[in-house]
Amino acid sequence: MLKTLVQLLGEDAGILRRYSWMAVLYGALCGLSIASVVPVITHLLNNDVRGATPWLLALLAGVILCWGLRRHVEQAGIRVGVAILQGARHRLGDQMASMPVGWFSPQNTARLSHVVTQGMMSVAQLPAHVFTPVIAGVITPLVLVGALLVLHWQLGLIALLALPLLAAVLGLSSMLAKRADSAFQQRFAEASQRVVEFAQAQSVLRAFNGEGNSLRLLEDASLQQRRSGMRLIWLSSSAAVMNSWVVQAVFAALLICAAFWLNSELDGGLQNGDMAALIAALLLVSRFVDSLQEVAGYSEVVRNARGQLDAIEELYAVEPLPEPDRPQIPRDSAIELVDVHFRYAAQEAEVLRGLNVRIEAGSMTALIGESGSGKSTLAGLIARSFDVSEGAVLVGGVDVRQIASAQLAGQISQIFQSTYLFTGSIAENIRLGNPDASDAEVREAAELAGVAEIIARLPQGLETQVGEGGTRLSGGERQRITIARALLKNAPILLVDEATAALDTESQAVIAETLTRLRGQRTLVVIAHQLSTIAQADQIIVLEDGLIVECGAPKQLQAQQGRYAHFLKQRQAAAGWRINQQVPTGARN
Ligand SMILES: Nc1ncnc2c1ncn2[C@@H]1O[C@H](COP(=O)(O)OP(=O)(O)OP(=O)(O)O)[C@@H](O)[C@H]1O
Repeated sequence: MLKTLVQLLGEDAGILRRYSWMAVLYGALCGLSIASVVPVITHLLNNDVRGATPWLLALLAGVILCWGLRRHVEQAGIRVGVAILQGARHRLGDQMASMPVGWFSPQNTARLSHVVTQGMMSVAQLPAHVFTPVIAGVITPLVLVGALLVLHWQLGLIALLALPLLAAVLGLSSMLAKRADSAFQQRFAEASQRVVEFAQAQSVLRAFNGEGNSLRLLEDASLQQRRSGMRLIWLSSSAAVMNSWVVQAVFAALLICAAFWLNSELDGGLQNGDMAALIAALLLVSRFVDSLQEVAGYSEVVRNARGQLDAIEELYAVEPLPEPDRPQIPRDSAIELVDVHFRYAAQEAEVLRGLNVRIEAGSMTALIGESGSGKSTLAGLIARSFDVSEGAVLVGGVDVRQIASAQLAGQISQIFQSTYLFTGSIAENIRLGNPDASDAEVREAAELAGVAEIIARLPQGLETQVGEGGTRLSGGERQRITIARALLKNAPILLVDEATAALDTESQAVIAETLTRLRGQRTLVVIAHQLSTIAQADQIIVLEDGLIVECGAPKQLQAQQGRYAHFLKQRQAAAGWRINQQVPTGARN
């Protein structure tokens, strides 16, 4: 827990250390103040007011000090929370910038967004509202155990043994409740996803009168969530009861021991001093049990906080891809895969299983294959979004792991199906491709990507604000801006995830024009869905279940009458389309 907080606080970690020591000191001072009641009672019951006076003064000073220190501890806790909110997002941003691009799948991004919103807020509230009473609730009883040991060693011993017992029971109940909680969180996320899907699909569902099936999925997910919620309630309440019971059991054990003590004293004739010691011991026991009860009461909150901190810890555990000690410079823009194997996680099956292929510099390669065959994964490995599990990916004859990440990023431009624009103007978004580009170069890239038509309609032209995520533009318009961005970058390798037929046809036309224009000038690797694109390629790679099942020029593959020829027939039949193997005029310029 502390390690994650220290990571979150970075150079501000000193505030947390100071706060922790103050909280420990506060707990100890509370314990000492309570313990000083013992001599006060003992002296007063023996009619020794003079002897009691210094202890009374000490008690008073202790109470005042505790009160003052508590305020400082609270303020320090709030300072830690503020430091977390001010700096941790920035530090998480640094961590994100170092994480492999391949890590940012939709699921991981959703988890990340939960951490930086809800998680961070809960964690920031911990020091002031949870840690102070918990730290004091642990330290105060330790001091009281010491006092009890001095007063009556048997009582002290029982109190001492109660501490590890209570820790074990708290740990066990927290583990049980944590399991139920993670099951509930998972069901909750699933049910939320179903609801969002249901809302998003309303137009389709109504058009096709298909609400029944979707509603059933929604109801199933809600039922699962309800069941896991019931289990969570049952286990959490049982855990709370178990914690409370064990504290009460400790109290009972201490009382029984005190009763035996009283009995033995009665047998020998009860003295005033014994009576005073017994009353003082009972007072210590009651304060000891109160503190334990307070810690037990916070166990649920601490467990929830642990969950949030675990999620943050997971983010910090993601290792950046290693940078080479002696970076090498790629010779050209050729790409080669040498016996490439890849799996997303150690326990998962391989999604690429021994790929060998060479993509010549300046050539155009189309990747085709069924959904899930591994096309995007292959493209991601070329850009080193993640590292291969076995084998090597070479760019310009150099293993991508031996190329400095900035150098490799400079070699590769990418056009994705999903587009993202940053808040700012159209020009600023295009300029991201090359921050040093002149206005004329930005305008030229905009022209080439078909952005000129968009800006002609907008009164502020290139300076028009796109809105957060580009929400003021249509999907096709956003895509063209990202194409302009990629063109402005002017990298020797261009990876393109071509739009499927269902997506914006105008953007597809711009991508097709871009490919035609760049053909022969850049190394083009296209996850191709359009027959016209595939026909332009110098080389086609057919992927099936993580294997290259065919590779060669379009004509050569067509003649083989294999997978590609079959794929062509299917697509032509579906589209009523005849493929023209002639390269379009102007394609090679
Ligand atoms: N982040 C990920 N974590 C785990 N498995 C993944 C991840 N991304 C993809 N996969 C799996 O890897 C396999 C190959 O996926 P990939 O996206 O490369 O295929 P694809 O051919 O590009 O599919 P599509 O055409 O649908 O985009 C699939 O089985 C997919 O489920």
